[in-house]
Amino acid sequence: MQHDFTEGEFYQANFEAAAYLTTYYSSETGNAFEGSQLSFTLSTLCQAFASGHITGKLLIDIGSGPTLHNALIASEYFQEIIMSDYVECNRKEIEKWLRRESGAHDWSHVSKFICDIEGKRSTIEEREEKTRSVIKQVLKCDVTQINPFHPIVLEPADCLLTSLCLESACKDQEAYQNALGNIATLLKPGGTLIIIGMLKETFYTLGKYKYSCLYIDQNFVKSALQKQGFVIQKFEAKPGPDKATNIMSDFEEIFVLVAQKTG
Ligand SMILES: C[S@@+](CC[C@H](N)C(=O)[O-])C[C@H]1O[C@@H](n2cnc3c(N)ncnc32)[C@H](O)[C@@H]1O
Repeated sequence: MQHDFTEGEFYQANFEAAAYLTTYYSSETGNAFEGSQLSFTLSTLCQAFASGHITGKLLIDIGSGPTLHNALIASEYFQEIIMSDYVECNRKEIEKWLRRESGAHDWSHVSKFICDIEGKRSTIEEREEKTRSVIKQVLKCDVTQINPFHPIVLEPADCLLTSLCLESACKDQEAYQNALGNIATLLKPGGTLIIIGMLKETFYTLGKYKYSCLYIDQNFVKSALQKQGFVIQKFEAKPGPDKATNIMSDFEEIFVLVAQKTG
């Protein structure tokens, strides 16, 4: 059953940044009811970056929520990162961590997981410090807008990364296709788009609310990207847990996709 669409205004009024982090990012494996989906995405992303092809000046993380796990990986490969989200409390939560304020989420277990995968090139402290120095801005974005950063016009990015955002922000397949087109305008020709997403999911839970997710399958995602002029270079998926035991969400698979913008 598709849940009623969770509008941006509902996110702005009700989303609890700290609770989201405690619920889904307290361990490097993610929420226990969802299987080890977080360690899958972290290790798949580490491998993708380690290939050496995804590097450059600017990476934009679209719909970061209050999270830093993807920036903790990407900071090794980009000179500048822009974090972004629709919701103010999410942006503030990121800024809290950047300023080392008390009560900021502890990402050290994720940093350790990443450093271990990379063969301990850097210590946890070095990696977190590097990430803090590479993140230059935390901006409001809305993927439903033609320029998601309106009225700011950003320089074209070498890489866009978006994790679990499009299926939350888009109410139907047409909106997903349009949002892909909107974010694609932020990317240089030849640049890399990385999407982490859920397949066949209709909701996830946070506190007393269920947030809607757009039900999409692999064929839809691939064809939406092709229509937008992307060439898919990597698509890795991992099955979710048995739905009967997952009280937090109902995804069937989680995927990490890497694509290149042509033209
Ligand atoms: C499931 S969370 C994902 C957060 C984070 N990227 C992660 O991987 O855990 C969905 C995020 O999408 C954001 N969002 C919802 N509507 C949006 C919109 N129209 N534009 C940009 N972000 C939006 C929410 O504020 C929320 O942070």
